Amino acid sequence: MTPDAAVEPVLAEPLPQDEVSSEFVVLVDTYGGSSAYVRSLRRATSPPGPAGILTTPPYDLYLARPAHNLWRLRVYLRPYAARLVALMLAALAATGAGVAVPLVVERVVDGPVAARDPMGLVLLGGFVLAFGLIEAALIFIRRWTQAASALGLESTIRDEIYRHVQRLQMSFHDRWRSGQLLSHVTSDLSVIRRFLSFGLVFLVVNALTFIAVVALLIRLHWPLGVLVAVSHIPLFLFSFRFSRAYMAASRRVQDEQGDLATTIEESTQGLRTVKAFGRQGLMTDRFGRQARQLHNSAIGKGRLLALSSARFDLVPNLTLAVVLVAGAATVATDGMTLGQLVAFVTLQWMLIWPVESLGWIIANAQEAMTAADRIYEVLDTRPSIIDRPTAVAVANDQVQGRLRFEAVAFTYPGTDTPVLRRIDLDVRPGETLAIVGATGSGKTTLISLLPRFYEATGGAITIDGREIRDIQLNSLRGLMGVTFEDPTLFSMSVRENLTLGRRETTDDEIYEALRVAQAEFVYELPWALDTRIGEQGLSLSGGQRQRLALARAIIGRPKILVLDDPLSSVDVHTEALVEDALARVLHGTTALLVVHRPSTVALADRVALLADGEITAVGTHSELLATVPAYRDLLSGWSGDSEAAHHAQ
Ligand SMILES: Nc1ncnc2c1ncn2[C@@H]1O[C@H](COP(=O)(O)OP(=O)(O)OP(=O)(O)O)[C@@H](O)[C@H]1O
Repeated sequence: MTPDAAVEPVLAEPLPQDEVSSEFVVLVDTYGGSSAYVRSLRRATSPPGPAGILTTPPYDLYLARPAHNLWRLRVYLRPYAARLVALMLAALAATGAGVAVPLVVERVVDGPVAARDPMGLVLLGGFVLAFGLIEAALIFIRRWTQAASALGLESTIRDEIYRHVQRLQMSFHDRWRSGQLLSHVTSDLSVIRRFLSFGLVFLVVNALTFIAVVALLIRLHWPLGVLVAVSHIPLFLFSFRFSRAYMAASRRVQDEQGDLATTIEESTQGLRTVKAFGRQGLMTDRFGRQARQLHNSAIGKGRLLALSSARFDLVPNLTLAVVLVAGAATVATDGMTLGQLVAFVTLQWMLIWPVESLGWIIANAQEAMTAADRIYEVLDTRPSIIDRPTAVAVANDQVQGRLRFEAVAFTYPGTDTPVLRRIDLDVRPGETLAIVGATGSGKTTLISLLPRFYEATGGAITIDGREIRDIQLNSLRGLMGVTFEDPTLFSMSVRENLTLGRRETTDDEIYEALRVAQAEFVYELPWALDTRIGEQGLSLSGGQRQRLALARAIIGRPKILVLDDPLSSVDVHTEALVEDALARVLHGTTALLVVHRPSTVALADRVALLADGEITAVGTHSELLATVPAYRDLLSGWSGDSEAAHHAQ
């Protein structure tokens, strides 16, 4: 399902313009929150949008409940609550020590300096030094505690996202692009860590510093103090406007970072295809376009920040200049002492950083809010394929292996057309059933329902009469060995790829599985089973990868085998050898076998013909050949050139 396809039903319904921002949030939720959908919605509607439908880019509407998801992250702060309180106290005490210095300076200037008393000067100088040292020690404690808590928090959330994504159903992964997920667990989390470790602390400390300093200024000389306070009001008003614009800009940049990560990942994975078709230029252009887009968005965001920083910088400095002139005049007319003026100016100096940093803190907070939104788009997706409370664990040796599909139907989430309709199949224990059908007829989808990668939307699938939904998911998947059309290997050793963490697997079992799959070549690799194979097994040939994946599926002799075209990349000679050995394995195993060539059909006891999502015939290979013209046509289409064409797809 493409993102644009997902947007169609939304566009069919006019949205009242006055509800646009809340509708936008609903749209995000409805489509799993993937930013890809948000952008395709944007592309599809702007400009020109059909009348009455969103015509403004949704990024500009990114306003509803901005801090809600950031606030929800507080649960992760709980384990660090004591440290955070200590951290805040240290930060406030450090600020208190800092604020005390100008007050001591006032005493120094009006006392020992005015009276030319050297001893008093030394004593007060000692106080200033002591306050300075205390402030430095407290700052050290704060920074140290801050870093430890924030890093701990970041790794807790990262673990949670990773675990959650592992539990989510395939349909989630169909929708979400891996680059977006990658950027969630890297850049989004760093943004949140930066906010929680610096932004939040400075927000609280700076706000309290501002209030304390303004109160002291008013106490020192109220007319000038009030002038300073009032001069900051426009800045606070401006900060609200800035924060709205900055939030939309930062969400756009974060999404585009995810898109770029996806492009890099896809082009690295598909490097062979890109090179084979000589499409490096195309991919470079695509990357360049996205990188430029990200660059422009980031520059736009930077410009917003620069503009706001300039204003936040200008106002305190202008006010300082006014205070210096007005203060000097007041001292001249004995309205205040010289010590008071020095203390006033020093205190006011202390306001520059809190005000100046306000723009940066707001920016940081906005980025953290949008990052939290993106993180909750993943965390809020509930796993839909889960154990029923009554589900039981079933061991391999308790299972006979009778498989039944009873009126099974399936429609992919987010689509309207059923891919499978009224599927009735009965596979006896130990029997091998081949699923045969034209490309796109639903074969892979059909076998994906058995390990519950997707949930059947109608009917029931049973193993030995027990519905698969009544078997605990781990135990269900433990009953079966599965291979996919595209064999996935990980950048681990051959042994780890074969056992995938199952400690009980013995070397003999591994040898046996490798022998059946005709994958003994691994013993000739430099470190045999301990040889680390490159990312996705790219250091191996397609046929070698496929044979390893087959060996992985049959290791430990599962009761049920689900094999999706297990020999498509294997040469004819090896295919015959694998088939011979596989025939012996299949003898005692119930198997569903998707096949694409006549020779593999011979492995099956019976064949089910799938056409447009429906089983149109079931029987032995020779029965179907004799009685079903569509089967004959399909098989004859597979031989010769057309077969080669099929595999080249
Ligand atoms: N994740 C998905 N979301 C939506 N539709 C899908 C998805 N995967 C497959 N489809 C659609 O379901 C239909 C059946 O696909 P499936 O992969 O099961 O066919 P197949 O018979 O295995 O094809 P092939 O022989 O080419 O592997 C196709 O029309 C395909 O476009």
